[in-house]
Amino acid sequence: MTSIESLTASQKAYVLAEALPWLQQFTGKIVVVKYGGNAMVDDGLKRAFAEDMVFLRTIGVLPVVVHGGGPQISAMLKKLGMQGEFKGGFRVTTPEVMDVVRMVLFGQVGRELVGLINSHGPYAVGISGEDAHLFTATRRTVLVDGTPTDVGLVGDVTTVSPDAVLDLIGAGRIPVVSSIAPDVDGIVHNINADTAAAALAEGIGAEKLIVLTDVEGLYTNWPDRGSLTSRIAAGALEELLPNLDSGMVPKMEACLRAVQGGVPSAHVIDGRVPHSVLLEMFTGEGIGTMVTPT
Ligand SMILES: Nc1ncnc2c1ncn2[C@@H]1O[C@H](COP(=O)(O)OP(=O)(O)O)[C@@H](O)[C@H]1O
Ligand SMILES: CC(=O)N[C@@H](CCC(=O)OP(=O)(O)O)C(=O)O
Repeated sequence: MTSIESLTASQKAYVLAEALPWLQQFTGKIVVVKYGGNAMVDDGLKRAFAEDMVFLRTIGVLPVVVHGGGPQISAMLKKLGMQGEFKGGFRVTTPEVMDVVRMVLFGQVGRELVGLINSHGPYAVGISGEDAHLFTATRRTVLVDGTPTDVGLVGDVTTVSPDAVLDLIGAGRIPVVSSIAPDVDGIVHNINADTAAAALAEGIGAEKLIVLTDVEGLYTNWPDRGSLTSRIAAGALEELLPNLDSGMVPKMEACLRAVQGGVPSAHVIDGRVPHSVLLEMFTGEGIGTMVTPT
């Protein structure tokens, strides 16, 4: 890996100067970042991600983090001797599994990220979709071989009341959101974190949605390595969605929902690259795949 020491002074100056138009564009704007994949397991990448969130906040961009935690939930279920099963990319969520999902997402994964960010100052506050009516969910089915299938307490976010998140942003904090949400009767549902991030980006009027994952971006003809795409419009993505493999479906659905809901751009980027969020936001070419409304 190239180290900062190996760059010449003029290369460093170029990198800093290149950021100017993007700094102007994003200062004062909300950016929703879905944290997941390798960036969530590797210690160096975790620290780099936390630094990036503090970097954004320090320069006046307003980051809101929505975190995943699927592998951590699966590990805890295994430890407890409980069965973990996915259908169509979504976890089959019994009431007993829901208890574990809530405990791991809010009590473990969210706490860890809050701690990492707060090693830089009193920025991060954890919040779940249950707090102050942030999210209201509706139970959903998922498509399994084309058939709508019940997967238990799995929801879609149907209402977003972003006031609590806006209060935290206004107080100079970085909200860290766990993807669980009550339905209208108060029954808590498990929400895919990509879906929750898109709903929040749309509901809060974000300037950007950035989704971190473990792959370079969207391959239009997976696994053909030549089919990595740097930019795709909503219409073309809508046509491609039925042909995508299950891992990418919630991510690309999330990007589509965000741009169709008024977010100017949504990005799937490689969380294995240190400081990938900064590369996406402050370099001319960006990284990963950008989804645009048209
Ligand atoms: N068309 C595609 N483009 C990119 N990756 C794809 C595609 N189809 C399937 N994948 C797979 O989906 C994975 C990302 O989904 P997943 O592992 O669920 O992500 P995460 O853990 O970040 O939520 C990639 O690592 C890749 O192996
Ligand atoms: C309904 C559903 O599947 N929910 C997810 C929530 C966590 C998540 O989305 O985490 P990743 O982003 O790490 O996959 C789950 O239970 O695993």
